[in-house]
Amino acid sequence: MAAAAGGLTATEDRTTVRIKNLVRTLGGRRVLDDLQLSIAPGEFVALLGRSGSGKSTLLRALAGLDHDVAGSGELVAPDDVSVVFQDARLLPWKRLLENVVLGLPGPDAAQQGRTALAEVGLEGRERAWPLELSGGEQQRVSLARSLVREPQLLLADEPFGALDALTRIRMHTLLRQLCERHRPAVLLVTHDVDEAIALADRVAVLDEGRIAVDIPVELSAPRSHGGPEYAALRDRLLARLGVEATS
Ligand SMILES: Nc1ncnc2c1ncn2[C@@H]1O[C@H](COP(=O)(O)OP(=O)(O)OP(=O)(O)O)[C@@H](O)[C@H]1O
Repeated sequence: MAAAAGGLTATEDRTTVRIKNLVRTLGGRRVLDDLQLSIAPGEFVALLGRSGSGKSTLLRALAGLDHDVAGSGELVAPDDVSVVFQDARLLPWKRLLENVVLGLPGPDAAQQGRTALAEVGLEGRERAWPLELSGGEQQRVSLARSLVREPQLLLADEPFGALDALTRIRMHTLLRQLCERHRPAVLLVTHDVDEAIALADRVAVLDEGRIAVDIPVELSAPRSHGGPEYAALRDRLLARLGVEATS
């Protein structure tokens, strides 16, 4: 693990992510204000928050992409982090397998890439070009590219936000399976309360620069929309997001 920000020394413990008292000021506003958050190895945390509440700012800091975040509090995150964005960001001039293994060291990289593509349901498509794929298939490649690196931490910034509802449900199932197999710690940013509840072990809401609520999801699988416990959790999260529940 590496201390990515702040002057405090990281102590070895069982957390993959540990953030204490993190402050990030942007445009004269404290976007992250004394933020605390921990994620255990293999734990899946979903992060909700209104537009502009600082979710992407937090992800950038965790990904090591924000070089100005240093100097406040403590931010401990692993060096091996993979990030999945809303758009798959594949290189259109490289075939799928090349996209997946780009920069991956070792003589077994190609085989690992083929296995990863098979895991996301794209066996036999190794030599296809990204532009031959649907949006959902491109996101599958993006997941394969992330997980073939066996990261300790997977950051996902609205990865399914651009997909249609049915594809999104399929991607939920796939992501859950992949995470159960590879066991990275996950921080998933989403605007979709149902997606958060469907996937996460804990759902946190970012508000006023802090984690306003952090709730374990203790519903048994499959987490159907019908049950009273589901509805209660959904209403609680929506209320914290300032949305009145309609059902
Ligand atoms: N480089 C910057 N300079 C000034 N302000 C910025 C900068 N980057 C982000 N902000 C502001 O910081 C706040 C948080 O932005 P951020 O993108 O983290 O929010 P978000 O919760 O991810 O929003 P959304 O859900 O709409 O994607 C916003 O008010 C944004 O305008």
